[in-house]
Amino acid sequence: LSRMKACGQQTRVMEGGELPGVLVFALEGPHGVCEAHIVELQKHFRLVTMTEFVENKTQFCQKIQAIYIWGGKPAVDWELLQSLPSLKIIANGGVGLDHLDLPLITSLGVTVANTPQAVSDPTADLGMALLLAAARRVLEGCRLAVAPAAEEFCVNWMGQEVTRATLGIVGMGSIGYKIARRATAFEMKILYHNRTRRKLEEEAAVGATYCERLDSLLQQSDFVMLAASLTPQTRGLIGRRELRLMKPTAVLINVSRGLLVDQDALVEALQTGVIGAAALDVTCPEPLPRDHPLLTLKNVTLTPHIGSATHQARWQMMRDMTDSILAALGGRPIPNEVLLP
Ligand SMILES: O=CC(=O)O
Repeated sequence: LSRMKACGQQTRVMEGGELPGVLVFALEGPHGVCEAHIVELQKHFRLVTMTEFVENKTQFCQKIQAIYIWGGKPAVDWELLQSLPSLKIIANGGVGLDHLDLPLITSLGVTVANTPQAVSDPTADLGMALLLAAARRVLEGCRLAVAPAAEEFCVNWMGQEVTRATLGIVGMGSIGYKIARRATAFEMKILYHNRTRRKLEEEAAVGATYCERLDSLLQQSDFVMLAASLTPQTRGLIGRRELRLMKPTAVLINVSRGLLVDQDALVEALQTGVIGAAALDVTCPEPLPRDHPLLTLKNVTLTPHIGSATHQARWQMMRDMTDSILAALGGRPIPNEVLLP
């Protein structure tokens, strides 16, 4: 925002007199947004929370020009879209867009923007954290350390070595590629599967080998990292058959979306030793019901969808969303506009 003020963009947007109305889900959502963000946003917009909107639809619906959404909730559905005739842009906090009906939204002349740069580093960091935690059984070790049960400290309590192991990355977009860069520091052998092969120089920079066949990646990898977006093609990508192709010691890590995996098949594979362990930042649903088997299995490491949950990333996400909205309402090119393929 200071950048924008420096180039006078704020003034341009505010010139029209009344501030544009922006419908804000995020401020009420579970992910929360800090006070400083609200203050910054209010310099540019009349913020209307979802609760205010629902209570005073007639007052606001003609005026709302932009929507902030966060965590994919609540749904931007037909009912909401058709109640907002002045809507110009939907700014989505995060990179995944599986919760938005892009063809419908764009057919209404509404632009969608997301925040890919802000989330890719922290999500890649988390992917490595989960990989390391599962490999070295950090959660179990932590439980032992705080409540030492001497008999469990036996010589057989061992994890797996990460250094020089084979990492298979499924989905080599910006997050997958950043994971590969981190993995080079562990001297890992890197395989990847992607819709399209990356440029040869990009492969060479991280020493990654392209696997055109997912099966081949699954068979060779000690760690399988899911970093692909959720699309009709990737939904259920890892099912019973794919799990059976993996090594019995393999670890499945998911930082993408729970629906990439057939979760019942995963539970069965973890219970019966078809694979060694799983480390999941995403599940289906989120959170899991309290009696779900994934919550009790020792070989499962779970985090609650926190890929972008760093102070730095959250600041950047809000800033990117604000930049996109200001650009859209000011008639300028939108920095993170999502284009239909
Ligand atoms: O889930 C997080 C994101 O889509 O960035």
